[in-house]
Amino acid sequence: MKILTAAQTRDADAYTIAQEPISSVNLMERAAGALVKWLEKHYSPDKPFYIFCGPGNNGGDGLAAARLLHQDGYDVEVFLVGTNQKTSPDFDQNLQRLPQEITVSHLETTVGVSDVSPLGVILDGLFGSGLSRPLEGIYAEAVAYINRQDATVVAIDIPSGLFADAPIQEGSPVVEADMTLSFEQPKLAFFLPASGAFVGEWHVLPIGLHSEFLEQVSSPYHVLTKEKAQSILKPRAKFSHKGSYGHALLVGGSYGKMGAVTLAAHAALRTGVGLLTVQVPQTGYGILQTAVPEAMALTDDLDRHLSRFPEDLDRFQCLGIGPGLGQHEDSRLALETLFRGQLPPPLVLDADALNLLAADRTIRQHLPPDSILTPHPKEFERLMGPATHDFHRLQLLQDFCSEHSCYVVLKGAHSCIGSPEGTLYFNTTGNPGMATGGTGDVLTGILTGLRAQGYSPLDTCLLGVYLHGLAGDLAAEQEGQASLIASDLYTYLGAAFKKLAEKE
Ligand SMILES: NC(=O)C1=CN([C@@H]2O[C@H](COP(=O)(O)OP(=O)(O)OC[C@H]3O[C@@H](n4cnc5c(N)ncnc54)[C@H](OP(=O)(O)O)[C@@H]3O)[C@@H](O)[C@H]2O)[C@H](O)CC1
Ligand SMILES: [K+]
Repeated sequence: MKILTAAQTRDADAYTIAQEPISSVNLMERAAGALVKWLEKHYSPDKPFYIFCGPGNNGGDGLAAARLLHQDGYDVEVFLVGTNQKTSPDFDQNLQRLPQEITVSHLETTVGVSDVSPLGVILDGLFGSGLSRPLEGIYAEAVAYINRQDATVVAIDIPSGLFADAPIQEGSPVVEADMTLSFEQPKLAFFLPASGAFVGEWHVLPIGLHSEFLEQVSSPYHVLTKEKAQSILKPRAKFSHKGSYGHALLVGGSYGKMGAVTLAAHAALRTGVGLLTVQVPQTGYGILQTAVPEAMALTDDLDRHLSRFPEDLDRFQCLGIGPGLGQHEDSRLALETLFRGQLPPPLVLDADALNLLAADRTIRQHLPPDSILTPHPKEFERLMGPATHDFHRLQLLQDFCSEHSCYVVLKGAHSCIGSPEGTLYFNTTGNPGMATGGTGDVLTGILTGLRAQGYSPLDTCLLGVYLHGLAGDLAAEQEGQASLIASDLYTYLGAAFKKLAEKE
């Protein structure tokens, strides 16, 4: 699913109005209808609604929703905020249509306004995608008032004060929503940490914007949906054998960090790879053979850290490097030799492999094309420099992928996959329980296992990241988020594959 900018959303509106054709106010009615249908499904008529309306079409949506909820027997109260400002024509029409029985207050200040019922629902219709500057005056006051209330806060389209596709200044007033109901497409701001924190849960409401426009419009930003991940998944063939599913090599582990490569090995095996070899320093031999009997082990000449790669790399279809590797100079030299030599098999680079890359700009110039890198935000910063805000970080990600012709998985609440063409995909699976040591090592194993089976680098990232998050969601359902540990992820990977394959 594409993510549109605020300007593209306006164009989608205009195109729909002209081509369907439908009047602007009827399009608003359709949007409000979708909103109310969702609200009535989730909140019973004994919940009072407090609807805060700004001067634009977001406020118009709020007014139309007030009328529809009232018609269906809900108790509704409307607050018109900052009434001196020029209002939009569709706002005006919906204000005229508002039944007289609905209480309407004009708010020029929130001083002296009593609190709403904590059992009620506040609808935030102050501003939507038309926000042009940070909120001040009565709008900032209204936001502070809403944020003080114990009632459930549902934002219409986007929490007021957030820009759909631009950063907000730290400390500027923004509604803290429990739920955001976004029309037709989610906004880019939902996926980024600083702005996404205001959004709460979010849900997309289709409002019938013209499909021709949505198909043709080009956007670098995409949501990684279940349908997309499902379309990538290849079934296993009846007459296949272990040779059909690739041979992966994982290289990692050092004294005190054998767990990382062991987690990655389990995960690679659970993706269905045909064969797995793991190269570890000598200290890791017994650990690996005991913890992961399905894997073959190779050892380095050294006891505590790695200093070389196997010579016959051609027999592997993917090489995953990094979990538990450490940053010893010998390991850095080995990585440099690998990059400067003959083109190695497809690479997945994580953890200390990324730190070694970050520390040495010359090796980075030899990064083989189509490599997959999986930094967390700190590793990302070491590699690509500090970002001034979340949107800048996306730009750095696009620049890095295009400069090095590689794929980067920037890990986070919505992990973001960047491709050399500049396309970005935001993942929708996963939960905060996965913020615990070792989950990144599991991802490296998953990606290495999938890439070895012949998935393209982009498909490997999309399918792997989606499955990793889904395994986390299934694990959290059973174990709870707080108790989730990295090994749960590969334990639930089979269930994740099954769930992904299910047709709804
Ligand atoms: N396709 C859809 O998704 C549909 C969406 N709908 C809803 O429409 C809004 C967008 O409506 P729009 O009128 O463009 O924008 P807003 O409601 O956000 O408000 C714009 C007005 O507010 C003024 N403004 C902007 N920023 C501020 C500010 N910081 N302080 C005060 N006033 C502000 C702006 O004035 P300018 O000075 O910037 O010119 C406008 O007057 C969308 O989010 C949906 O909720 C439709 O209902 C159906 C289709
Ligand atoms: K809003």
